[in-house]
Amino acid sequence: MNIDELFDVTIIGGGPAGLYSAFYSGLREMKTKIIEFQPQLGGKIHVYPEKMIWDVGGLSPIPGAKLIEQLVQQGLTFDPEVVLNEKIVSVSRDQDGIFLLKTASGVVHYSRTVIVAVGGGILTPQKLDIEGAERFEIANLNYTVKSLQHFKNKTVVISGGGNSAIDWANELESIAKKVYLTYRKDSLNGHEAQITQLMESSCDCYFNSTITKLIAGENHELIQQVELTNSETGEVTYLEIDEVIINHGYERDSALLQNSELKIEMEEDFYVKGSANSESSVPGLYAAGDILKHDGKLHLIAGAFQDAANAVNKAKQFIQPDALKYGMVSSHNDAFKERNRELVKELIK
Ligand SMILES: Cc1cc2nc3c(=O)[nH]c(=O)nc-3n(C[C@H](O)[C@H](O)[C@H](O)COP(=O)(O)OP(=O)(O)OC[C@H]3O[C@@H](n4cnc5c(N)ncnc54)[C@H](O)[C@@H]3O)c2cc1C
Repeated sequence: MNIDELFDVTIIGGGPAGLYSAFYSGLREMKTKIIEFQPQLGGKIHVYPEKMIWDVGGLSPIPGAKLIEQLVQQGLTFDPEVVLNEKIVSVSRDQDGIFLLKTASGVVHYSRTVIVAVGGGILTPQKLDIEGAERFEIANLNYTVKSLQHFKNKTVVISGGGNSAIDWANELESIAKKVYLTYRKDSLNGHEAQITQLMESSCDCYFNSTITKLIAGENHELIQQVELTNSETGEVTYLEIDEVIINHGYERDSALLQNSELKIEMEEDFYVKGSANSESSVPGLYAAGDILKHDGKLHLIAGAFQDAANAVNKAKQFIQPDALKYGMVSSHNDAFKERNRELVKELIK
């Protein structure tokens, strides 16, 4: 290992927890790297870019995509190294205590400390179990709603009965020409108020029903009809549609912690069992965000920020035991002197 390759803090995952960790780690003057599996930073918020987020302290309601933009801007304030499209598959330690983070492509990253900010693991939507369905994914078979505008004045069928499916149905109901919802069970599985809203809307719901066939139009490129089969009655229904949205949940790849040589204590076989200060059972390895579990854990973006600052402060003291326990508040932190000058100039222009 070349010394240039050694980082003080390496953060696995570039969601809200990872990005705020990167910001705070820069604030505490540590050489920082973020490694993210996806081709972009932002984490799970990419699942709901157009949903309004109300519960991040100090922010007026903000769409997911805008929050990602701001989180990324803040996360990159101190120019951390960012590695995208790389999945960390194991974490180990050499004889000098340096962490070795191995990627799926065989590259090894070296770090004095690690912050695990992998959220719910790598999320992949559960695909529709119909042969050949994947060929419509570039056309009108959707696994997420990236843009509500895309569905404007269209006839849409949504398959799924959980909170996200119900939520999308409610949101699209006023935008689309017609919304159908089909669910394999006999009742929906979401928040009561959302179910009531849906049942009182113009959306037609088919219960005990699944999509059994996708029928293409003449050009063979777009799905034109879906066949629904009722598992109770055997009745078959055909719906003429423009777009299909599948929301059957996510598969989560959480192999990282299980595969690692280090004995990281876990909870429910998935979460890092941590302290309220974001420490794990492995000294020098911390966790932040949805992956962390302790009694006071708050599973919100706001909670991820606190975990991140705690993890960074602990990492700082791990590397430099005589360092201050906490970073100085930003309003009179020297790290921002230069930038503040620029900002003040802008303000009084
Ligand atoms: C539909 C929906 C709506 C929500 N609304 C709100 C809301 O209004 N307010 C709120 O506070 N919270 C909300 N949440 C929850 C919020 O999104 C999460 O709490 C937050 O994203 C957690 O951040 P995180 O950084 O811990 O994890 P994530 O955002 O999940 O980010 C983890 C990142 O780690 C990456 N990763 C995972 N494994 C690896 C690996 N092995 N190698 C490299 N990278 C890896 C992933 O690709 C991902 O980008 C909502 C969630 C959903 C699904």
